[in-house]
Amino acid sequence: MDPFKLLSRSTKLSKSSKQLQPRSTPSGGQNAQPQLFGGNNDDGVNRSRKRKRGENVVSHTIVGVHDLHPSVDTGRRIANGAVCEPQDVEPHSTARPPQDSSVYEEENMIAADGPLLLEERRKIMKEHRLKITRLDPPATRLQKKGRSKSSSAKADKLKALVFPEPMQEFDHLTSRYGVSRRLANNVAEQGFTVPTEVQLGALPLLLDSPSTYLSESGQPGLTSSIGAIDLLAVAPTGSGKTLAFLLPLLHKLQQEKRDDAAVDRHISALILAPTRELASQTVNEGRKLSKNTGITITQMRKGMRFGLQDHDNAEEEESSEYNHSSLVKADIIVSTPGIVHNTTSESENHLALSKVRHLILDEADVLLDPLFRDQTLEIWNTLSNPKLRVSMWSATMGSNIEALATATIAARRRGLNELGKTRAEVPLLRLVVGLKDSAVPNVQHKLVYAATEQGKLMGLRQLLRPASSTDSGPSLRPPFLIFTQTIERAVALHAELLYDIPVEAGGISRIAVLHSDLSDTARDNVMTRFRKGEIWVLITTDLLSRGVDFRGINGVVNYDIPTSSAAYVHRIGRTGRAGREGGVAVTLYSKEDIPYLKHVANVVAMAQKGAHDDAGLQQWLLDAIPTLSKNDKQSLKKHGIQSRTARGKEKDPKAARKARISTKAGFVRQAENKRKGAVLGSQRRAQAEMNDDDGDGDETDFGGFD
Ligand SMILES: Nc1ncnc2c1ncn2[C@@H]1O[C@H](COP(=O)(O)OP(=O)(O)OP(=O)(O)O)[C@@H](O)[C@H]1O
Repeated sequence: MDPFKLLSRSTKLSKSSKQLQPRSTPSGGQNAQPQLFGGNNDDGVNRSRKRKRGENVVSHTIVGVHDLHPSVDTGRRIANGAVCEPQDVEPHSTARPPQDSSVYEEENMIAADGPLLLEERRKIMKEHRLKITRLDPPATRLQKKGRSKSSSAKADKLKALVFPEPMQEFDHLTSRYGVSRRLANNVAEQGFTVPTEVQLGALPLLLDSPSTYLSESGQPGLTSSIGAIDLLAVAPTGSGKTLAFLLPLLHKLQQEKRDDAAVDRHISALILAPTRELASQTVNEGRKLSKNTGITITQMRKGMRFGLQDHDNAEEEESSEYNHSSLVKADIIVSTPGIVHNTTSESENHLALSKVRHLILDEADVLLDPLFRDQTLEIWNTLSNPKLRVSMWSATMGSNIEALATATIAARRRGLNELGKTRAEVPLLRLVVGLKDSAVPNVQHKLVYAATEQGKLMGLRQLLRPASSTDSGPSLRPPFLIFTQTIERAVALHAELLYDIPVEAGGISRIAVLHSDLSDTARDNVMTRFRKGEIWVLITTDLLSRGVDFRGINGVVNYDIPTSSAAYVHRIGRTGRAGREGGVAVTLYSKEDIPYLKHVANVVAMAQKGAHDDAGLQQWLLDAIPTLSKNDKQSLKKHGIQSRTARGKEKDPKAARKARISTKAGFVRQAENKRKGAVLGSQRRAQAEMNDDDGDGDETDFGGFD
């Protein structure tokens, strides 16, 4: 049965209009080409020329961790044509330093073919639009070394560029990076054959490979580095960031366990995510990847607290007032900041968190945004392990967030130094895939003017069931997501659309609403049914705009415009995942939205330029849309469009009434109210007459027997 036919009430679409339907949709089941950029061969595998061992051996000697260790050599060593500074290396690096280069070869940590030349690395990274920069200010580093202050900023920028050897095949996991076969098999079992761009760049950085990073210039004192790093990664939505942080984490934890099997188990890693839906999805992915590796991963839920896993504390735990079922014990904990934050005031939890060595902030820009900032920073500061490594991931990252992250890392380092817990300088690198803060390139954008609230509803209905073959609107097949600004509006829209899907197609069971006012069980239930394909249209708020991966979503409808460009990028990024083609993003806007449309229009215009596609956004329209002041932008991000909020209702009831989601036009509602008032009035009059009659009749009516 073709659900689209049913949804369109079997409208006889002409052949030509059928041809207008996209031939492929994300849910169409085609094999995804997960790489968004770069020239691939037919088989989707990037094949850069590999050099054979021994080629150019003189200028491209591989330098291992031990070669660069400050305790071994306090001078500079030449590696791959670039010079490394001793402080670039963390003395406590968890990478297993082999005793000599022959051990590398014995353990097969380096593939038979040698490392790529700087030129080759640069070419691959350019092709895949990957840019890796060291964020520690290079100028300071240069000054430290007595170099000229006048060297141009551009040259400094160039020198801060880093070129790790891109991981072009997952086969390199075992052959070059010493990843266990089990872990590599778990990746293969997911059907992943080609690393995505973010994986291409981030995996070599995070796996602590024995191959050396290369700086652009090969000048002294510049980023030839190895070992521990902190990372800020910005890559498009659906580009596989979860695997890019989970895989190195699991590898590290396996290594730590292998190296120190006698040590008691403790919580080693904390992953923070803004919503419980995303946290739960990360746990799922983590479980698939960690199968048979001995690493455990779990989600922290309300009312839970951290379990101390050391024997020393076992007694303390026994006598504790807490129920053991509420203890959360695993190598990796995934949670929203609020839940962890609630526990950090207790000293036992402080102790449990003191051994955490890996902090991952998924959707870092939200976690460091005012909404979650205090909680996130407090948790970060609670993690007292001096060897803590941090990585932050998102598809969007404002410069203010980047500055905050850099400052927090610097402040922590200073704090540790003051406490005498110094650690070697750990470089902070930034990895950017594609154009920062832009929409995923494989989604088709449509901006549709609907004039009024009723117009938006009509537009949405047209998307649900195109009325005729001449419908010019964008074609959108279920399953799709509809975003509203508030919970109230999501509920109202759900009530409006509830009966729009014919019974033959499943009726009301095909449409659902998901928001944070629902119980945890109800939220889980909706998510499961949507993933299974039982729900076709899911109405939601920005709760689902971040991170959540529904692989086969054909489109996204912004029923209410998003309140920032980042929100737009993330909402529409729920479709077109892992390079899938055919995703559609429709934004309906009314007259009231026009003053707030610029941020959306800018993202769409940029995407339109790249795709040579017409999203219904002509230059004149772009020019005509007003630009918001900084304050207005902030207010919009914080409160949304006022008339759609409870606050707006109090301030301007008339505008709020206009913005109400309802099929009824204002004059119809007015006429109905008049009619209702008239009926009520006549009822009241009749009642009053009856009362009068009752009163009169007291004396005249039958008064009973004497
Ligand atoms: N190498 C790969 N090959 C094919 N598919 C992949 C690969 N890596 C990840 N995926 C798939 O891509 C999809 C998106 O991955 P993921 O959720 O990690 O994206 P993301 O970058 O975190 O997106 P968002 O920014 O929206 O959070 C998932 O379905 C995942 O299974």
